[in-house]
Amino acid sequence: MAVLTKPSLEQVYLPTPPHRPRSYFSGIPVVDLSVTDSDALLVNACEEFGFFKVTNHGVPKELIARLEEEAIKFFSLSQMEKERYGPANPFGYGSRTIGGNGDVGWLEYLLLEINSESISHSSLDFLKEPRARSFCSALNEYVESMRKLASEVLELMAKGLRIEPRNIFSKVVMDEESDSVLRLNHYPPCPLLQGLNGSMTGLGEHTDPQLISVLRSNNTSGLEISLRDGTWVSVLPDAESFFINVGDSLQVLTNGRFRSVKHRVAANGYESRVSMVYFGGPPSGERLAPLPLLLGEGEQSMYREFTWCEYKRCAYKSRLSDNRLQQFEM
Ligand SMILES: C=C1C[C@]23C[C@@]1(O)CC[C@H]2[C@@]12CC[C@H](O)[C@@](C)(C(=O)O1)[C@H]2[C@@H]3C(=O)O
Ligand SMILES: O=C(O)CCC(=O)C(=O)O
Ligand SMILES: [Fe+2]
Repeated sequence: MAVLTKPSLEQVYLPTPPHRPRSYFSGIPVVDLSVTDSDALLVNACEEFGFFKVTNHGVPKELIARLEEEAIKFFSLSQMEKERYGPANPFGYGSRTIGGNGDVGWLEYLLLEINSESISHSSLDFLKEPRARSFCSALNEYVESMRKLASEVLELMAKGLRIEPRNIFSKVVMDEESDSVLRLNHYPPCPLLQGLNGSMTGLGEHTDPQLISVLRSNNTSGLEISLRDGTWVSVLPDAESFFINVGDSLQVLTNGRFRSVKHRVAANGYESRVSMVYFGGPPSGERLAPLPLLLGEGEQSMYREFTWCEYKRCAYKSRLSDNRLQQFEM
């Protein structure tokens, strides 16, 4: 298993809860996609938490395992070799820094751009090399199944909200021009945490910018979400399921009815965490504003209209924990 070389403690030693959660939150909603009336449960989950787990998702186990194996193979290359494919700007290989505005964490990652249904090779030069053939095919198949899963879930959300057309949200991420991203994260075990009661931030608190994020991780803990009252709770990992969260764009489309959930990852002293996240985003020129269909009688729009491109320009100037929607509030 890959371990980061030369840890720089001054940079990443941040006050967060202990690395081994004392307990896991038992209230995470579980949506079984094989059950026909899961839409109401899903809407409740988006309103209350902005976060839920899906089971019976139909994504083949073998495909998930193949991509995870390829990601681990990449992260196991020497640090010097990996650095040839970075720093992430925003795409490529990143290690210990997130974005360009001073955020740091105990992780390394690959941030890959998705171009009309497949991974853009220009987001990571490694993918142009003959040795990356099996990595590319796993990535493309995985992205295809994530698009389908995200679209299915977004259609269930529209059904649960009783709005038509059913593809009102899903068409945004299924668009050929949609600006979606795949992120492969590796949080190496941190030897400096072993036996101590301290902890480190793997990935600091943030909300995701897009409409929907579909996350799969191995069985190592670390993910935490913030509840309505601001309490942070740990999510029990489940490698067989997907965790889905509402992003800022969907919070806007639903006029704040769905919650873009704050989340973060705590580094583990003992085991590697590997996560793979698909972020379903809108096309660059897409106009984002609360859907009139969802505004009740006399209800005011909470956000002014803006384009995804405008949001992104501001987002890339922001820190991870910033509230990126504030500037669009009315
Ligand atoms: C600090 C940053 C990293 C981020 C871009 C940003 O300027 C603010 C949003 C960050 C985030 C969070 C969710 C995803 O992991 C991500 C890929 C995204 O779309 O927005 C990251 C961005 C990143 O790592 O570049
Ligand atoms: O690794 C995880 O579990 C969460 C990752 C995440 O929130 C992100 O990449 O935006
Ligand atoms: Fe996230």
